Amino acid sequence: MPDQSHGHPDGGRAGQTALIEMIDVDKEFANGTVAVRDMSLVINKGEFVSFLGPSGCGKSTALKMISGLLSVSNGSITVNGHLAGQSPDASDIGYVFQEANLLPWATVFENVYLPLKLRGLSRKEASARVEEALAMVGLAKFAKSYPRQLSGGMRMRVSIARAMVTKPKLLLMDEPFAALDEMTRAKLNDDVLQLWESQGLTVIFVTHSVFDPSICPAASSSWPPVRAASSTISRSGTAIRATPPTA
Ligand SMILES: Nc1ncnc2c1ncn2[C@@H]1O[C@H](COP(=O)(O)OP(=O)(O)OP(=O)(O)O)[C@@H](O)[C@H]1O
Repeated sequence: MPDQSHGHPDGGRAGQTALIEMIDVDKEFANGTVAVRDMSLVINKGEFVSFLGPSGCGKSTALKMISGLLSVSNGSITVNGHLAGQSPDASDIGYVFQEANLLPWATVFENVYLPLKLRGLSRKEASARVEEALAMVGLAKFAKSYPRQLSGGMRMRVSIARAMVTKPKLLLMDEPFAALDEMTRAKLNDDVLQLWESQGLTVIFVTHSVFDPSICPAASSSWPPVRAASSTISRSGTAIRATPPTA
């Protein structure tokens, strides 16, 4: 993910609180591949930002650096005032990958409970939150099912519930619906928007979708959502943003 506006993090609008600040970030892998160069971007609390662009332009690498899964080679990323990956509360970030990555031998309930189990909560303590997360994605009745009994779209919903069960402030989604059919994808896109609107989340959504930034101002009904005209354009990747519905 390339060359954003040089030296000046794009998007920091007056009166809004920054959640993520990326300043002059580069990522060079050990084999010499430069995946991200000079990326500067501010994402405010409550925004929905999409990273768009062709395969290989560095979208996933940018997302992984924000989450702390990858280190930066140069520059800095802060999330909620902490260097990326160094937040005292790992629950702040939920991550949804392209594959649902569910444990096949565990029920839907157990899969969603897992992040809370890892944080030391008993089943009993966690059960209301697991049920709430499942209700959020419309799977309240499937707690006892196993992943193999669900459709691909339902499995993705489980993985969204698993990401939401820790009540994150930031939801990172890396081409989560790319493998699904068009109708399921459209429905899940709508559901993600609803989650964003109802939960006060900040979302970064990585997608292959080809999008012409010149239509940003008129694209309010498109996916990914664009409610504000502001966009950040780079050599081969683009970040577009939507402000919260209340803004
Ligand atoms: N661990 C790694 N080691 C070396 N090169 C890597 C590594 N991970 C990614 N790359 C390279 O960095 C570049 C950016 O990859 P990245 O996965 O971020 O792109 P992307 O835009 O997310 O692509 P896609 O849409 O196909 O997922 C690519 O050239 C990729 O081959």
